Formats: sequence, structure tokens, C-alpha cells
Amino acid sequence: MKIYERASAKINLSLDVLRKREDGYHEVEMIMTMVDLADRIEMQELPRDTIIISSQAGYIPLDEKNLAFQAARLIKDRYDVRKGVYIHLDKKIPVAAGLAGGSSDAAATLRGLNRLWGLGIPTEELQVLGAELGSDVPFCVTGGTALATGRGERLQPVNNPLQCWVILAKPPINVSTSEVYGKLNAAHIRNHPDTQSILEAIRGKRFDELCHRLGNVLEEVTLELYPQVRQMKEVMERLGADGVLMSGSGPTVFGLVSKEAKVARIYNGLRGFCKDVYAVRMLP
Ligand SMILES: C[C@@](CO)(OP(=O)(O)O)[C@H](O)COP(=O)(O)OP(=O)(O)OC[C@H]1O[C@@H](n2ccc(N)nc2=O)[C@H](O)[C@@H]1O
Ligand SMILES: Nc1ncnc2c1ncn2[C@@H]1O[C@H](COP(=O)(O)OP(=O)(O)O)[C@@H](O)[C@H]1O
Repeated sequence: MKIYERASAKINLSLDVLRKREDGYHEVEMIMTMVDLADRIEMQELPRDTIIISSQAGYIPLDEKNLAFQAARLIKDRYDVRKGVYIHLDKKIPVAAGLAGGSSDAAATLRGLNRLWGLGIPTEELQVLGAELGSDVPFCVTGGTALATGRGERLQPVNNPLQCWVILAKPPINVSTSEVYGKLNAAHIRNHPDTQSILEAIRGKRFDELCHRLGNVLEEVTLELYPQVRQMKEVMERLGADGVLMSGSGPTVFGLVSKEAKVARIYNGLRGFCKDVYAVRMLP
């Protein structure tokens, strides 16, 4: 049998860091939402007890470093599944971009193998498993819009009636999440986003208010390390996006746009600066 799962990209509408914890992680407060840019994952049972990963993307690991491999191994070990699986990752989400491509592949693998092998694992349990693979994986298991706390694994769903365009532009650099968190001085953050007001703007469908309040404290680090990301924000603002922010640890910058008539102009303007540009919708 062969099954398919979509692994969507996420953006962070806000990202606040409250403190550094003793375990090395940071206590965060983030509002995350999915957009309709997705990897397509094919999973097929194998007669031998083995995990094989392939992908058309030449720049991701295909061995045990791949997050989809780790997800498959975890579910096999934890539920004592003595079966094999072939997993093909049709990558569309740019890698190491702040869009959680690897985390979403891992989450989709957990959902898919739960179906393929008829394991009946409840969603909350898949999220607990996902947290062992990465802080963003539990959110990616369900998607939607959520407030994430803890190190990102504690989730509260948020009702999000907003529908808008999201323009993504990834400067041609790779950013390491652990380096960015490592360089953040959590005790001296200059501008904390007002998470509660952002949540109220989303729930109240106040798009302009949301755009005005977008905030990500990791910009303090990434924009200093990589001036290209600051430039990308400036270009997107100049082209007329309604709200502009870096996603996650970067380097992808996203612009929220309410009017479809503006999307093509912003998209075409950005293509003059950068190859990786996408015009997508925020997923309900
Ligand atoms: C910054 C964010 C925002 O959504 O996303 P990305 O930029 O990666 O997409 C996440 O917090 C990233 O989540 P994820 O990529 O799953 O991180 P993990 O694999 O758990 O951790 C990678 C490294 O980041 C640091 N880390 C991660 C999460 C956290 N709350 N505090 C941390 O300090 C740790 O140094 C850890 O070793
Ligand atoms: N299935 C996968 N897709 C993309 N990257 C992966 C995958 N598995 C492991 N990785 C590795 O994970 C790292 C982070 O990738 P990704 O999840 O795309 O970025 P981010 O955490 O910034 O959103 C990269 O260095 C990449 O090599």
C-alpha cells in the first residue's frame, strides 16, 4: 500500500523569548500558522524491516540525519513495528529557512505511518512523540494556528478567521537555529512583541492591527549576522506589503498582503533580488 501526506510550511506571526532555561532551550511564546507551501510525502510499505529515504532535493541528508527517517524509526521502536517503509520526500519548502520544512516532514511521517500501519495513535500522543524530534514538530502534527509555549511544544489552538496572502522570500543563505538562539541575550531583549494583543487582533479579524504588531525577537540576532535579511525586509516594505517579519530564526522574510491586486507587483519586484520567492495563502 502507498499513502501520501502534505507537510506544510509554517510562519511565526510572533516569536518572543521569555528566558533561557537550565536545559539549554529557551522558554518561548510564539504564534504559529501554516501556509499553503508544502512538501509531498509518499510512504510505501517494504517487505524488509528497513527505512529508506529518497528525495528529488539534492541538499538534504537521506540517512538517519533526516527528520523523516528519525520519525519513522521512533514510531517503529516505540510501537514495536517490525515492518519496513520507503519514504519519498518531494521537497518544495526551502531548507534551513525558518519555515520548519524538516519538522513538518517529520510530523507528516508520524501521521502517515500511523495510518499506513493502522496503529491508532491519538493525535496528542503523536505530538508527544514529535517533541522528541524537535520543538516545532508537535505544532506541525496538527497545523492550523496556535500559541506555542514551553520550548514550542505546548500548544493552544487559536481561532484564525483571517485570510490573506503571504509572500515568502528566502535570501540565499543558510541560518542555524541553534547559532541564533545561542547568540541571543535573553535578559536584554529590546523589543518584546505583545503576544496577547496579537492574539486579539487575529481572533477579532483586525488585519491592520496584526500587521502593525508582528514581532520576532530573533531578528535582533539574525539581522545583525546577515544584513541581506534586513535588506529583504526593507525591499518588501518598500514594495508595499502590509506587514513584514522574519520567520523563526530566518532567513526567510514574509509579507502579509490583504489585496490580491498587490500580490503580483510585490512578487515580481522581489524576484529581481532573490530566486526563492513564493506567493501563497495563509491556511485556515
Ligand atoms: C526558531 C523556531 C521558531 O519556530 O523555528 P525555525 O527557525 O527552526 O524554523 C523554533 O523555535 C526552532 O524549532 P526547531 O527547529 O524544532 O528546534 P530544535 O530542533 O528543537 O532545536 C534546535 C536548537 O535550537 C535551540 N532552541 C530551540 C528551541 C527553543 N525553544 N530554544 C532553543 O534554544 C537549541 O539550541 C536547540 O538545540
Ligand atoms: N526532511 C528534511 N527536510 C529538510 N531539512 C532536513 C530534513 N531532515 C533533516 N533536515 C536538516 O534539518 C536542518 C533544518 O532544516 P529545516 O527544517 O528545513 O529548517 P528550519 O528549522 O530553519 O525551519 C537542515 O540543516 C537540514 O539539513
